[in-house]
Amino acid sequence: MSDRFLHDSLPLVPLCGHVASFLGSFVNLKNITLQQQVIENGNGDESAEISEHVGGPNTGNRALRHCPARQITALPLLLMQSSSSYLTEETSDIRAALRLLYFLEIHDLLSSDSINNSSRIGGLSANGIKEVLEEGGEIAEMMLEGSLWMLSARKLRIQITVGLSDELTIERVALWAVMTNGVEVQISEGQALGIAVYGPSFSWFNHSCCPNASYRFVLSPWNEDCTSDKPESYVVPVSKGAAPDAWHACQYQEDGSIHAQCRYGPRVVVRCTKPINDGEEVFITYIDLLQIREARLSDLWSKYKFVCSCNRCTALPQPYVDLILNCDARNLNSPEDAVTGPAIEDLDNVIQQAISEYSFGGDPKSCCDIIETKRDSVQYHQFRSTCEKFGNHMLSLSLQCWPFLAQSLACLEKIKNPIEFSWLGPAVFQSVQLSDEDSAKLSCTHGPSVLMEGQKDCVLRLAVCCITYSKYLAGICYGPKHYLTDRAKDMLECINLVQ
Ligand SMILES: C[S@@+](CC[C@H](N)C(=O)[O-])C[C@H]1O[C@@H](n2cnc3c(N)ncnc32)[C@H](O)[C@@H]1O
Repeated sequence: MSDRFLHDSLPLVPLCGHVASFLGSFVNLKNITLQQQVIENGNGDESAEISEHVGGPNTGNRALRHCPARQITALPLLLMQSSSSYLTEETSDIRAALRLLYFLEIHDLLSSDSINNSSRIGGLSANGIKEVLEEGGEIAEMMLEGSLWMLSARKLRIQITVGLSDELTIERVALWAVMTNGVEVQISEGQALGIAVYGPSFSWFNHSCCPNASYRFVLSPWNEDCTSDKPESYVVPVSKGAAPDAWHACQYQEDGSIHAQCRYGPRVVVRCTKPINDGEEVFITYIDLLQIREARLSDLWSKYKFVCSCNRCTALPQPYVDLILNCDARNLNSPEDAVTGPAIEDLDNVIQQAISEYSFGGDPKSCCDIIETKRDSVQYHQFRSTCEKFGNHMLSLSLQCWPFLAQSLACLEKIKNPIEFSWLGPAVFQSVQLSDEDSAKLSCTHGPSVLMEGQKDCVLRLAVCCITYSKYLAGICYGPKHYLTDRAKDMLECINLVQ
C-alpha cells in the first residue's frame, strides 16, 4: 500500500549550489492551465507504479557546452563591483533563475503571449509574486536586487530583455518561480547539494499539511528502483492540454526510450504514503509538518505567499495531532496547576487506546480518520484537557531544571524561560548557536559529577516527557507499528531499567 512509486523526474533546471551543476532543457509549455496532479485510470486501489517523467538535465561536459556560461560566470564579477548583500548571501536562486530564462529563451518561450500572465512562466507557477513585492521586506528586497543583477548579467549576452511592467520584469518572475518551485536537493540526510527546479511535472504537485505522497532524491541509474511492469495508474495534471504532450515529447524519443540528455543527474522520486484513489489529488509537503497550524501557515506565507487551504489547516475543531503539537506549553499560562506523573499516564492511556482501537491492520490513515471524526465528542474534550495538563507538566519540569542547565552553559543565561520562544524572533537558530567554548563545556568539563541529584532527576523526567511525546506523535502519524514508535518505546524501557 504505502511507499509505492508514483513519479520520477530529473532536474529541469540545474542544481545550483555547492557541488554540481546540471542543465536542462525546457519544452514548449504555452497556454498552460494546469494546477494539480491527480491519480488517473486507477482501479480504486492504492496507487501502483503510476508515472515516469524526465526533466532533462545534462551534466558534466554537456553542461559546459549548453551553459549560458557568459552570463553565469559574469555574475560574481558583477556582484564584486557592488556592496550588494548578495556578496554574503547564497546566489543559487539567481543563478538558477538565469538558467531558467536561458532555457525559456532557447525554446522560444519568452514570447509575449507566454508571459502576458505573470502568474506562470514556462509552465511553472509564479503565484504570490505580487503579494511578495507589495508586502516589501527582506525577500522583496532580495528579489529586486537579484533581478537587477540578473538583468545586468543577461545584457552581456542579449541586447533586448522582455519586460512585463516596471514592477514585474521577466527576471523577477523567473526568480520568484525558482524560489517557489525550486527544491533543495539532498542525497543523504543533511547534505544539501544545492537547489534545482525539476520542471513542471514535479512542480505541479500542490502542498498539503496532511500529504498522501512524499519525495526523495536518488542517484541510482534511471529505472533501477522502479517497477518495469506497465503501470495501472498515472499521475496527470488536473487540466489537460498541450503541455503534457509537449513535455512528454521532450523527455522521450520516438521509440519510447528516454532521451539521452535526460538520463543524468539526481532524480526526484515521488511515492505515495497513503492509499490514493482514482481522481484524487496527489499532495506532497513543502514544509515541516510537526508544527502547530499558525507556524505552518506562517512558514508557507513567508516562503511562498499562499494561505494553505488543505484539510488539516481548515479543519474545525482542530485535529488531534495539532492539539498534541500545541502541547509544547507555549500557550499555557503558569506552572501553578502543573501536575506530575499521572498526567503523563493519562495522556498515554487516552492516546494508546485511540491508536489501538482505531488502527485497523496497522493502517495509519484509517486510524487518523476515525480519531479525527470524533472531534466533537466528550473524549475530545477530555483529550484536550489531558494535553493541557501534560503541557503544564513539561513547563513545570523545564522551569525547574533550566537555571541548572544554564549554569553549565553561559549562552543559555539570556533565556529566562525555556518555553517562551517569542524572544527568538526570525533568526531563531542563529541566535542559539554555540560558541566553541560553550560546546566544550557542554561535552565534557561539567560532567555528571557536577549534577545535583534533584536536578538530574528533573532533567531525566523532562527527557521522559519528550520521548513520550514523540511516541504519541509517531503513533498518530505513522501508526503503532512504525519503527519510530518502536524506537521511542525502546528508549522509554531503557530509561525505566536504569531508574
Ligand atoms: C509549486 S506550485 C504548485 C503547483 C501550482 N498549483 C501550479 O498550478 O503550478 C506552488 C503554488 O501552488 C499553490 N498551492 C500549492 N499548494 C497549495 C495549498 N495547499 N493551498 C493553496 N495554494 C497552494 C500556491 O499558489 C503555490 O505558490
